Amino acid sequence: MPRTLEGQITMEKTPSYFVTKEAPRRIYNMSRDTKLIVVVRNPVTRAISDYTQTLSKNPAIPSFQALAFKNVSTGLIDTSWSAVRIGIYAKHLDNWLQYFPLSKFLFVSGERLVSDPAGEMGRVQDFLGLKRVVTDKHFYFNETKGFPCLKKPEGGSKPRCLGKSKGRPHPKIDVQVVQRLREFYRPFNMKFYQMTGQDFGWD
Ligand SMILES: Nc1ncnc2c1ncn2[C@@H]1O[C@H](COP(=O)(O)OS(=O)(=O)O)[C@@H](OP(=O)(O)O)[C@H]1O
Repeated sequence: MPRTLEGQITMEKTPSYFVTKEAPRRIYNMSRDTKLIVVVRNPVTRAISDYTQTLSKNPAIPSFQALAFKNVSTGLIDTSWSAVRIGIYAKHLDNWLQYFPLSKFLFVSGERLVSDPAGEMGRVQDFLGLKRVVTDKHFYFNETKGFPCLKKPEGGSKPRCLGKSKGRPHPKIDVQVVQRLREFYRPFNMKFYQMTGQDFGWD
């Protein structure tokens, strides 16, 4: 990682850190002043999104339902499947709180990042102690993509949306499967709201 000079901040993005057991200790030992930003979305949608990504790389994988359940008839969820396990946010946060206080974290709502990107980016900039440079003026809603995009990225002149692998259509999942997963996550979500002091409104 390059040396951070006066007036600079160094940022690093690795989604898997949040769910990696050794990550908090290692980061703490590197710099206990590190600020941590975690983007979270409804864990049920997250699991389906995760599955969609794997499916796009390997179309031969079993169905979502076959992977999500240990036993379909009893409704027993397979928590060893990473797409399910990653969404148990309270459990992962608990591991981080052994090293970092809550004040070092910013939890960004993945849903609001889509419905109000400038609002969520405002929170990010405040958390990092930056001037609010990124505002409403930088985003527009792209009807084709179905997501917000940048009007004019830094150093470029053309509008820019995220790539094809972001915002893909999800396969249709049986409503009962979705319902069972919602029930599964509910207590963990409640715990996560309690721990963060933020209600993300998932249900
Ligand atoms: N502006 C904009 N454009 C496109 N997509 C957007 C945007 N904002 C948030 N999202 C959501 O980001 C989801 C993909 O991000 P990931 O978390 O999978 O990214 S990463 O691979 O972990 O870096 C992706 O999930 P899927 O919809 O399941 O593809 C999007 O819902």
